[in-house]
Amino acid sequence: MQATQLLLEEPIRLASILEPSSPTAFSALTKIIGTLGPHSRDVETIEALLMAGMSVARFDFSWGDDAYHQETLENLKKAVKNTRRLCAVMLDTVGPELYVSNKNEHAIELQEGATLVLTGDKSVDASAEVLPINYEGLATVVKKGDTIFLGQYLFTGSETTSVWLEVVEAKGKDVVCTVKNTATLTGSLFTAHVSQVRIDLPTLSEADLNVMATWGVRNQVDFISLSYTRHADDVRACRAHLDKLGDLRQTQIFAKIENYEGLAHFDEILEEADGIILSRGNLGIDLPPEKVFLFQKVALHKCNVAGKASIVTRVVDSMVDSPRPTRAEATDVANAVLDGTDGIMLGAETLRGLYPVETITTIRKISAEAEKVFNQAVYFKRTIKGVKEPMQHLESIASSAVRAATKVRASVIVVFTSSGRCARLIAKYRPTMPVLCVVIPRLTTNHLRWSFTGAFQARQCLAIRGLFPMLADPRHSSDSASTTNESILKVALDHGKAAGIVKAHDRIVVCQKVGDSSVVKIIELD
Ligand SMILES: Nc1ncnc2c1ncn2[C@@H]1O[C@H](COP(=O)(O)OP(=O)(O)O)[C@@H](O)[C@H]1O
Ligand SMILES: C=C(OP(=O)(O)O)C(=O)O
Ligand SMILES: [K+]
Ligand SMILES: [Mg+2]
Repeated sequence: MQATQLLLEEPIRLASILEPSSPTAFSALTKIIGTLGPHSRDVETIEALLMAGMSVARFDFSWGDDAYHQETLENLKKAVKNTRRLCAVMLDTVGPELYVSNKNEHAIELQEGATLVLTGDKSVDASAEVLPINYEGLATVVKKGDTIFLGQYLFTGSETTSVWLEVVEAKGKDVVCTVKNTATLTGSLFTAHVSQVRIDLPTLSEADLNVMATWGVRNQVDFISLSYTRHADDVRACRAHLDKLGDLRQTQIFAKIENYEGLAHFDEILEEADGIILSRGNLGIDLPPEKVFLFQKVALHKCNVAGKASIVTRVVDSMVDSPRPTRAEATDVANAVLDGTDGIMLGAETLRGLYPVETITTIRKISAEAEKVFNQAVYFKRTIKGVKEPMQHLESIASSAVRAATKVRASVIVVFTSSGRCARLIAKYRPTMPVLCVVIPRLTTNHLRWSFTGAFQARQCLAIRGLFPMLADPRHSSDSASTTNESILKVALDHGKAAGIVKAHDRIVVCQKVGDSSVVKIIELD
């Protein structure tokens, strides 16, 4: 990795720090992914989340059943309709997750120094002496001295409801541990994490395969968040499954890197996946704390070079019960943006936190400020340098569009696309202005019926920094005749005007095909 500073080099006037930022919907290019749950599932709250800037909703199947998530999704659809803000849907799998269920939901008090048994016998009731875990094989994979972390589902780290255990011995189906800190476990579900130990469970469980085939197909999910991706084969297996599920062959896979094993195979995983989720909650337990920042910087750099989406998780844990983040958290969000992330994902903060809407607003405002001082010139040079020559024609066109837009100070870039490929290539160069992606539907057939592509491709732009999609009328379907292009461009610009990002006399850079050639043109509005 080159030692380049992605913060503007020119002196930033300290007084400018106090200037207020403009509050448009496009005020942040960085995308915000919110997990929906008990505190964020009624129509009104979801509307507020969308207005605040959430563009992808995540449904975590580690918790809740089909009907519960369906009800939330129906509310999301109503909110999208009412607010006219687009939102993509992400299905998050359970994967080889270890958990303890506490059916009676009574609080479990654990004392430092006490002995606690984790048992593979699921019929046992949870108590301060023994906890049933969903993995019979645990005793065969751990050894004396290993660390196990146990906490509330989506633990935030600022709670006193999680515990560290040290393995003393494994006996039959039991793992005998010493409690390392006094804690009270509350709730019905505790997630367990065994540091740097391979869990011999499939990355896609039977339940996951089933949820994709039912809930996933029914709702045409845009993204799979593939929990605990450990090998490129995990992504390939997920792809093969989706390819069999009709329209879900268009669904993108974001591999979630949440343990040491996934980190060790990062390069191969990145090659197969459409995007990467840096699952810092779990990875932050697997890695020593002093290494977490380094993983973030290296992984984001690799995603940027590959032109693939990246998402950073677990940024403002303290906002679960506080309306303001800590200064460390606020700085962390800005640094993720300066490190080049596409999006920020919220978990407990939106799912069960007291301030879901304030959380999204806070992330949007911090991201927008960081984007203002993001050193795009250095980033652009570094990115161009990283591409082997001869460059693919389309990438050359896309990077030229970004350069032209910077040089003429364009207010937006408009890109015509069907597959989304050209839009993603433009985003790769991280333009400082919004990119309006005009997604042109294309007619396809699976030999049984004809249908239009476009809806998936448009919504998938909602996870990529800087991209703002709109779906063109299918009557214009993939005909790049100049009259059609002109009328679509007019619709796009009207959309930009209505959103307040395009004004009279603005310069606009347009990337489209004219006849058989891709062209970049600069237009000046009257
Ligand atoms: N319907 C269209 N009309 C005009 N230009 C288009 C259209 N679809 C794609 N383009 C342009 O074609 C080039 C290839 O874009 P890409 O996103 O890869 O499209 P495709 O969907 O064909 O893969 C880009 O310059 C893009 O702007
Ligand atoms: C997002 C994370 O995990 P989960 O999907 O369990 O919330 C994480 O570990 O950062
Ligand atoms: K999950
Ligand atoms: Mg999880």
